[in-house]
Amino acid sequence: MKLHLTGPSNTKLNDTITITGSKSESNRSLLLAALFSDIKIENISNSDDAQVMAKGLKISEGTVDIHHAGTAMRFLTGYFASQEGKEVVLTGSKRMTERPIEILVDALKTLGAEISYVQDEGYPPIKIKGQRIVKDKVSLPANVSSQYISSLLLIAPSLENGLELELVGKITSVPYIKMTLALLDEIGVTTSFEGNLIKVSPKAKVAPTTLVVESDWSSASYFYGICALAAPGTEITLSAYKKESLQGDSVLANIYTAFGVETTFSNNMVTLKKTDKKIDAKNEFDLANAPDIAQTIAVTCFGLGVGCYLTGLHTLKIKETDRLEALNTELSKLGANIAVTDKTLTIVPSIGILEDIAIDTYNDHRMAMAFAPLAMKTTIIINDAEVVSKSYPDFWNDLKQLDFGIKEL
Ligand SMILES: O=C(O)C1=C[C@@H](OP(=O)(O)O)[C@@H](O)[C@H](O)C1
Ligand SMILES: C=C(OP(=O)(O)O)C(=O)O
Repeated sequence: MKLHLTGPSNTKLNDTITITGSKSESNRSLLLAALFSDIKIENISNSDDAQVMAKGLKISEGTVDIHHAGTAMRFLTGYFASQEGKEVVLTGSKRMTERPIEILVDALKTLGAEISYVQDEGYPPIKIKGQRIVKDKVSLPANVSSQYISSLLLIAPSLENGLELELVGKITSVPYIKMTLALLDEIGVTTSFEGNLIKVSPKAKVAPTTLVVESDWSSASYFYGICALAAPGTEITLSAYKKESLQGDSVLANIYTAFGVETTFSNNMVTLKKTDKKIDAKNEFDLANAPDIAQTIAVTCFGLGVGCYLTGLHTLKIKETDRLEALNTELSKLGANIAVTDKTLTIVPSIGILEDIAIDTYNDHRMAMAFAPLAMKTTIIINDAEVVSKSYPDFWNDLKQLDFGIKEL
């Protein structure tokens, strides 16, 4: 599906959008609910990734296909490795077979798991024969993906002796690890995280608990992008959000003050308001703790005609696509002056955005959604626009609600 986008005729917007639950919180909660039957979940994400996770958890033998969902791949690897009597092959999309999993597999094998590679060493698909895991100490590199660590932490309370993890190297995507620990805490599991050591105590039974998933902050980023490019006075309200979020991407509220977007919280809603603040020509952010909003921020800066220097982007090359290369290619098509390394991205201020350029999305939901706000400034085409369903199936409908013109070509 190829979509042609035009911005709303009134560039001073005022509307309220309800966004689906966080996919990160949903996929953690689903796994915990599979381990502990007394857990209920509210406001679960309607994303593809949460659906494949829920489906995967119901399977006991045969092939489990998680498509593009990185969290489902990593979390289900830990889950099946520790489920005695279950035997599955865990696989996914072509891109998933290029996303590394060796660090997690090695850690699980050290703990006594039985896992083998079906094709390429270090990558899915993998064959898992569930085991009773009694060993409780393992160390693993922490600088490639936090999902490996969260996978181990999520199963930790169900293991006979709990788990002690030693994290080696500079820890990346830290808020996602803290989110996992916070959810364990919410269900009454004892945890500690000091320095590079995480300890999780075993827990046989959990008291009846309802995990209420907050709406997705990464999805909210696209409305921050729209608001930043809109006329002063624009207000967009999003629900359901809270000030004390488990999601690291809530740092958006701080970051976007640089782009003239003020955030206020009330009654489980967040309101973004565009002010007439003058925006700096150069904007610098370290996104090692919030990698999923890098695309949104890069596109916002380009749309505003200002520069940026983004660092901490070392994980972007192994996500749904090589996001640094994808941003370089697609922003260049629109006329940006951009340079990338394997962990940084620089945009130099420029004037003007080319019209009616077709943006390729590389099976990456965030490529489609990050570029859409540019319709506030130009007309733009998004190729394979259905990719948004990975995390935010209602995205295009929500843009229509904001009065964007969306035409299928
Ligand atoms: O644990 C999670 O829910 C996630 C962790 C992050 O991955 P990395 O730890 O690989 O950076 C993030 O990019 C991803 O979208 C979701
Ligand atoms: C990186 C992402 O997802 P995952 O790793 O779970 O596929 C994302 O949603 O931006």
